[in-house]
Amino acid sequence: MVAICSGIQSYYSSIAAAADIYRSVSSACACAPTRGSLLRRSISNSKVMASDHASQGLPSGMDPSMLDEYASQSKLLQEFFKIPSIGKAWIFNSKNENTSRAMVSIGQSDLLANKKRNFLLNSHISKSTSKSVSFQWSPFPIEMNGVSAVVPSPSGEKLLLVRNAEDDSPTKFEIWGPCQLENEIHIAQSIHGSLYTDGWFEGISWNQEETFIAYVAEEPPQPKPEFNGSGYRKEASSQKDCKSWKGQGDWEDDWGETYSKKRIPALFAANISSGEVRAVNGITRSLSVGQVIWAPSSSYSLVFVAWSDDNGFQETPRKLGIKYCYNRPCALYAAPDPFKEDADKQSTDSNQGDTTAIVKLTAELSSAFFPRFSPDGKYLVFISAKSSVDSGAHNGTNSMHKIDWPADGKIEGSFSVNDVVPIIASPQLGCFPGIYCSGLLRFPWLSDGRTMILSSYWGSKEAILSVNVASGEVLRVSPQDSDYSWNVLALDNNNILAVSSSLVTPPQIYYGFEASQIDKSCHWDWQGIPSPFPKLSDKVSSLLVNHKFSVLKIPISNASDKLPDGAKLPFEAIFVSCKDSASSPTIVVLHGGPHSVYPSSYSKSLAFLHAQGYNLLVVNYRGSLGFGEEALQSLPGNIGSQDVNDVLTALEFVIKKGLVDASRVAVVGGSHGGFLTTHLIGQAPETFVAAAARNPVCNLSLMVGTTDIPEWCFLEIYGKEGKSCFTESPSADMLTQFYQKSPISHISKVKTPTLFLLGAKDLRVPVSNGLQYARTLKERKVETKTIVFPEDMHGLDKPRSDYESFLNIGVWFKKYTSK
Ligand SMILES: CC(=O)N[C@@H](C)C(=O)N[C@@H](C)C(=O)O
Repeated sequence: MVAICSGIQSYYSSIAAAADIYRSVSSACACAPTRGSLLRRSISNSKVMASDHASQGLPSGMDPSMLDEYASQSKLLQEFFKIPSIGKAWIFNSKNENTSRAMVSIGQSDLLANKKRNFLLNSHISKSTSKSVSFQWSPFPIEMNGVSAVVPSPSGEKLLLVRNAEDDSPTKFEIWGPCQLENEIHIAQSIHGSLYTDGWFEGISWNQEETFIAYVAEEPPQPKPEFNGSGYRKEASSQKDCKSWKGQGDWEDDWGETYSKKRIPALFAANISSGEVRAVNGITRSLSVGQVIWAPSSSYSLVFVAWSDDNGFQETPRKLGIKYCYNRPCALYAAPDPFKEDADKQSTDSNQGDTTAIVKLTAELSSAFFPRFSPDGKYLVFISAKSSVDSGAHNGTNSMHKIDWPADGKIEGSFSVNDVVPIIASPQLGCFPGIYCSGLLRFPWLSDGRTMILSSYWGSKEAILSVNVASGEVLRVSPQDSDYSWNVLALDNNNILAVSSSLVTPPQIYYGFEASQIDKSCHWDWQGIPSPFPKLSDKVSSLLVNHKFSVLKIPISNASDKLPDGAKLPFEAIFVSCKDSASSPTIVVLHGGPHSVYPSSYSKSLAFLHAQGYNLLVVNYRGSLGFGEEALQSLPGNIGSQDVNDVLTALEFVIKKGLVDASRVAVVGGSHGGFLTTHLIGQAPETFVAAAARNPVCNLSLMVGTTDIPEWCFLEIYGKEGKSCFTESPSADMLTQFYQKSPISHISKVKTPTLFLLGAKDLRVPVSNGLQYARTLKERKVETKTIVFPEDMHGLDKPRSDYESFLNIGVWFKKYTSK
């Protein structure tokens, strides 16, 4: 034992010695060896310690010098993982207008089960005439164990619980009444597989009469070639026959990241009382469907979104990744309800391959999704990402449109589409920046039947908007003077149930009473609702209490005249500062996409890092959502330069204001945020003392041949031309350009200790990208630590992986930002 200890001693002493030398030298002259190189020399000895790790039973790679830090941080992080998150909510009116009932879905990470557990919490709402409201929460939540989807009926008198099977057993529908199970439907896998609950293809919708449910589920398993002792069996059998086996058959494209194990999304309807299930006919397998709703009485009672297989840049018949990708062409279609008599007659036609059964409603638009009928059925309103499809950028500024729905329900083909809210190119400062919508309520309408309430990004914040689909007027409903983010949860007639939070302040539920103003415009008085959740532990509260939080406007440094006005507007950075920020270490946090945004809403992982005593500088560089289309489109073709400079400009902004200690800055980012992180430690090697990257894009010439979105490399490197020059096999010149614009082209200058967090099942930025970069750093004796999560995909969002990722980020940054 002693020997080992002395080894440890000498190890620590060499560290300490090195550090003392460092401290003394660095202050002397600039040419002194950097802190890193001194430490590296000493730490590289750590390899010899590996055997000691094992002998001390320490996990491989565990740095003994940070053991206590690891232990204390792991304990604190558990506190943050216990804080539940608010999911969806529904409000059911009751006969007495002063009362209503609410149902809220709650999520909580379960590290032991490595899954997110979902609960339902109910509340009775009583509203007094004096515009005050009280919520009587039910004493305990009900766990939705094994429940994949919760879908109340429009009247709130029925509740559908969907139980997807994890094996070959049937999918189950439970239809609950107010106090008993009214019906249970078991659907065999030969009819269809699991219902989609991914928030994109997902669609489960009651008809108005609450007698049928239309939904999107995996198509039934497709026939595979079957063989037995005498070879190929011409007539395949559904019966299990122990003497035969199934082959693979032809390989088929899939929708990439997170969808590789899913079968094609198809449309079905179920009769609630008989339990009969029918497929909606006339939809070929080249169309993947989603987001189905019921149309007001018409021969075509189902409206849904569909994406065709040939959605490549050249409309080549090839599925590309669709997760986080709004640039996939899609349209609204209508189809007859398969239970309607005449539908049967028609379907026989369709079996002869005639697809007249379904009608494309939005042929003139390249993108249409989130369809919603106005309460009187006169309008079919929907969101479009045509800016994204037409430009090729994977996300962009949305627009809103409407179709006048024929009163007689007669559908004779595509409709003329009217604009409701256009794409905003360059917003006036502080004015409406356009719609950036990631979802709509099932019933988003105020009682005037013309005003829709939705959540959308407004700069670095999420805001609640009202959109009058008749006039196109857009108003910000959530408080204007707040940098907090606001999200609509549900509507209670014209009152709004919402949730508000900041990056490090957990969500708080609010109830907004509609109050008409003199100028007839609506505004809402917001009342905080006592949270049903347990208070933050004193320890967590004490660590978060002194924070300051503001959204900084960062002016563009020496903007080129060629830039459109919208791209010259200041971009934003969210700054969360500790009590004495100038003497605290700072973490620069970078979102991916790049056409995404890091909003000011609560993030348990960033709250954990801030609680560790770090300032946070979350940079929403140009290209982010929420700032108008011109700013967004200024990035494609300039990645690795404009975005990198925006981050350095934001950091310089807070350094010049004396808000941060420039010698203790770390940087973290995932995917394109990892692209920026590894570019920054290469292009600005003196600026960052530590870095962490989640599935980073480090080498586009490697990514283009391995990712499910190869066109992303073309679009972000070449800009709009990327759409026309995309090819499955880029030329050597193209690969060279991809390499030169990649972080790996600057790797020779990197000396920042870097932590890599990689998902082995990542189809978006396959693990080879980050591993190549990490191995090269190791080869160059730069301090690295790499954790590969074998079961994780691009998002690393399994609870244990998320936990271990941020625990290691916390310890890694503590090690290298400590004075
Ligand atoms: C469109 C897309 O997935 N781009 C990746 C390179 C990326 O950065 N993805 C984001 C959403 C991420 O954070 O993973």
